[in-house]
Amino acid sequence: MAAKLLKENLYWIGVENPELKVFDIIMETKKGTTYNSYLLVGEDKVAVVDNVKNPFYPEFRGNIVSVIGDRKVDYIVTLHTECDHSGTIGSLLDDYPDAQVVSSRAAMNYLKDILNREFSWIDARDKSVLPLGKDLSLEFISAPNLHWPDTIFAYAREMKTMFTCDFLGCHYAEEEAQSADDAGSYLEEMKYYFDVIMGPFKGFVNKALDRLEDYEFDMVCVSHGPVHTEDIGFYLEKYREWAAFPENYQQDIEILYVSAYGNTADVANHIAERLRSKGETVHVNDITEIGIEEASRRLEESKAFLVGSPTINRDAVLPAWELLGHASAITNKGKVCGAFGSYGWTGEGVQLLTERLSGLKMSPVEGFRFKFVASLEEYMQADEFADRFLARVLEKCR
Ligand SMILES: Cc1cc2nc3c(=O)[nH]c(=O)nc-3n(C[C@H](O)[C@H](O)[C@H](O)COP(=O)(O)O)c2cc1C
Repeated sequence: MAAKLLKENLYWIGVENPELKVFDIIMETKKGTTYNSYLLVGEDKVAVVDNVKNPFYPEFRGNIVSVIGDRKVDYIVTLHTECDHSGTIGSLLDDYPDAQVVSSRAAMNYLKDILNREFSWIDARDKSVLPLGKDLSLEFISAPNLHWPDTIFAYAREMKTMFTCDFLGCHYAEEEAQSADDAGSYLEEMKYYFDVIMGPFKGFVNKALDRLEDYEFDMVCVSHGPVHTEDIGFYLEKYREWAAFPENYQQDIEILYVSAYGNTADVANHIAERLRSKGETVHVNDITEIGIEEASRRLEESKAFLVGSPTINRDAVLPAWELLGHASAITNKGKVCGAFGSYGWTGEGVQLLTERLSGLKMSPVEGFRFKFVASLEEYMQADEFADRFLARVLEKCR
């Protein structure tokens, strides 16, 4: 798609990828995607804000040349270094060797390992301003962890335009994707994008929304999907809503288990009763009954959790693994947890789950396994396990 004028001296110069079905291995992209990039043409300097994915360089370069002809690119503004927005920086530097990269310090360090070459760099510190000529400048806003550690926003004050990279973006390459105006037309994609990409960083999302309140803008240039030109307040409000923490956030204990013959289930309920008798609010659920999405949400929002699985064929069973596969190592870092389950002869499941919890940098207590149907003695051991787990929870929450 050809370059498109968004405002005087501001052009969309990205590329579309409507055929894309899966993004970053983890995301379904039913509506394809766009890799947005923007060209700011100042009287003195020309800045490219965000890059595109590597294979699209010829089209991207064509868009740049179609706007500035023989003029040079002076600044390559990198709002975060994820490769779909940094993949063409090397080629851009080949074609514009005097261009300077403008980014956060973290991004500069990542770029060293992405580009594996020398480049000239300008530190886009929080609130620093990069002049581009008369009536045109970029101010930088620190917005870390949205969703990479190096993320920043840029603000073109004179044109009341905010550049937010992936924040407020979505995978959507329908016609006229770079300026769909009506509120809600791509809301479903935005919500999905938020859940997968921004969801683990809700605290940072709220901080960024607070920061944006200090700026006046009538256009938001995102790095995927439509540029927001109308109903910006509506989308910001949606982000507030999606990033809100539920009322009982990290207050309850969740026990999530699977059980073929009810043995692990019985002990799950027994442990729950033990914890409740000590004043805790505990929810017990069979992962296969509530589904992986609901189980993952419960784990995510828990103060602490236990995962139960029998050993089947020398391993824990798939739903338990799937649950831990969905668990965010970022938001659940240090969370108190543990594994338990029934077994018949080899009993590897509990240990394997505990190792996985450790690997995710959570804080698992020593696991508890019992043979087939729990005996009276094993129920007493289950009590000890529950007490050990609770002691760790209380210690953490002190
Ligand atoms: C198909 C199958 C494979 C099993 N494989 C193992 C195994 O490799 N090692 C083991 O210790 N127990 C194994 N067991 C025994 C179960 O762990 C045991 O029956 C347990 O009590 C089931 O717990 P549940 O009622 O919570 O499903 C197996 C059971 C089944 C049905």
